[in-house]
Amino acid sequence: MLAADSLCIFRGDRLVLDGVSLRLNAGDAMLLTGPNGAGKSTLLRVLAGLRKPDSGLLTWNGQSIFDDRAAHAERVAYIGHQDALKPGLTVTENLRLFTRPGANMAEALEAMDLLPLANLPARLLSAGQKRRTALARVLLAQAPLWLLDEPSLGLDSAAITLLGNAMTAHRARGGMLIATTHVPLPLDNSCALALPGATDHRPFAAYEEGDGA
Ligand SMILES: Nc1ncnc2c1ncn2[C@@H]1O[C@H](COP(=O)(O)OP(=O)(O)OP(=O)(O)O)[C@@H](O)[C@H]1O
Repeated sequence: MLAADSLCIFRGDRLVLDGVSLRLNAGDAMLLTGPNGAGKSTLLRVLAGLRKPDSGLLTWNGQSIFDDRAAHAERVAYIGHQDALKPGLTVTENLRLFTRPGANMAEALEAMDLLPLANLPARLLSAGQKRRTALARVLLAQAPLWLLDEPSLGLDSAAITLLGNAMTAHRARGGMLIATTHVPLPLDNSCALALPGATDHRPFAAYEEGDGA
């Protein structure tokens, strides 16, 4: 089980997340919502173990994920806003870089309707095709925890249906997922965590000193 308790996270000197807690068990899905800048991507990166919270606890089956980051990386499939594909490699070659034992390449390609594009270099893909490739990478990771930052970004309605099917199948196998989104996603029986967004509305000039990192 993934559990976050009272997570606080600063970006620069701003408190972006203030006491966020959540629980996720096998088969659970959570939608993370909130206005632009509310901290959804920041929270996902923390849950992925890519960034430490400034305070609070983050555990997997009761043990801090930061005790063994490598073990946590093995259990997470994360996609950010960028699809992070290597432009000179084909779709299949890109996917092979992330394939873990037990994964089925043909099934992943089919699940995201990528079979006709399998041998195309990634640089020739459209935005939605790149997103489908990034989602196929998630399937191939064989990870119990999916962390998806706006997974439907750039997808047409047929691809959103494929995404919904993939998420349903993952949960049916006991997987869990958290997805940030600004639009409805095809996800039954999910819970929602709405981040309120900043209360700090300093004028832009106030950020110019010491707030760049
Ligand atoms: N490198 C950084 N240094 C300082 N502040 C940052 C940095 N990166 C992001 N922030 C701030 O952190 C806050 C949260 O950003 P984040 O990307 O997590 O929001 P979000 O909810 O995912 O937004 P969106 O809906 O636009 O994707 C924002 O106010 C942003 O300005």
